[in-house]
Amino acid sequence: MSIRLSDIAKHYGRAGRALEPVNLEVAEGELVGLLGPSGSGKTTLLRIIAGLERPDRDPAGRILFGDRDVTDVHVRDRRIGFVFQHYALFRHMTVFDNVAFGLTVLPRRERPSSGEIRARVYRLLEMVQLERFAERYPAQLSGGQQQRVSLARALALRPEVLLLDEPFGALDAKVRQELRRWLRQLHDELGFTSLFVTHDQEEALELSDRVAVMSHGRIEQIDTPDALYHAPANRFVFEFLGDVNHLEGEVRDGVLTCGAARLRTSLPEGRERLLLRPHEVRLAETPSPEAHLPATVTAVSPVGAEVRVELAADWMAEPWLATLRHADYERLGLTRGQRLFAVPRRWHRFTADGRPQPAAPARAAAA
Ligand SMILES: Nc1ncnc2c1ncn2[C@@H]1O[C@H](COP(=O)(O)OP(=O)(O)OP(=O)(O)O)[C@@H](O)[C@H]1O
Repeated sequence: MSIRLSDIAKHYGRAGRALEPVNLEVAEGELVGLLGPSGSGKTTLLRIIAGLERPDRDPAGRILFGDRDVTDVHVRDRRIGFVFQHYALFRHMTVFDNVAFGLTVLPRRERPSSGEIRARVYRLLEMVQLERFAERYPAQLSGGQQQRVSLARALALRPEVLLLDEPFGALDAKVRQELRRWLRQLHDELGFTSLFVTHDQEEALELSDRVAVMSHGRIEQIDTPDALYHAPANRFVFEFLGDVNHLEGEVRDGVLTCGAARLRTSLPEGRERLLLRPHEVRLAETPSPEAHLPATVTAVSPVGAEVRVELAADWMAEPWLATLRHADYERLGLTRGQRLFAVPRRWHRFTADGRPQPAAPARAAAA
């Protein structure tokens, strides 16, 4: 079931606009993440799609599920599955009864036979590998297991649309990772359309076919994770996804100066703000002819595929982060307190109103 929103906006009384008029299309079978800082309107958008919240009447926005206009359809008739962080299970019911609940309260003519309900519930519990726990109560399960029950319960009515609001928010990192895999697997196997809210970049990028990046009630960009990272629509998206280092200064006679930092450049004269990803910063014991960016190592984290190095200097408004290969880290013998030089491999620029300008390799594109 596809989802199509046109001109969906939301005011909360005089508190201002929670959602600017939003247009969004989610294809049938797609898994889309809504990602953005706190207060950007993610939950509001999800609740409007669910039918838990009404959109503004002006503009008169519409919500379509496939060809069906559900704008004025009650939440219970939208045939949606929900998983919310705080959408607790019924504590006095067993796991089995929790998952079966939605089926047992269907009107008689729609309700499957008790044998059928049993088969369906066990099939779902098998999918989330909890069939052994069918007779337990929620309090006897871990947080991650409880969320798997929530997932099974949401899927019991075979919804064509599944909406999830920070579904794994309250769980620790390892369990979150595991549940992401569950969700992706169930999504692919059962072929429903999913929309989920998260403020966790990694979760959104890893799980989603496409991610909608939101800020101030607007969708800044909706794209594949790869496109968002490599072709951000504006400065907000660039800065929101991944770490960014800033070099801001005055360009004169082909040199950008910022305190003790100097970078040769062919940029036009005037104020410039360059943005660099951590992997675009090389570290060296001596400055290059093109770049003189002295810095001190303040922290080193060698855990993972790359080594993360934090740098400080008077000319930096905020500490820089550089990522190095382990071989380079060992060659430089990096330790905290060490003084060295940052050498940009390339950098990015945006116009005053935030549009991207072509990324440029630094003049001394040293390896
Ligand atoms: N019931 C409400 N009454 C008044 N203002 C509200 C209400 N619900 C949300 N808002 C406001 O609407 C804006 C968007 O809120 P929303 O909860 O959609 O953001 P969010 O992106 O989901 O944030 P978070 O990640 O913190 O949950 C915020 O400024 C919020 O304060």
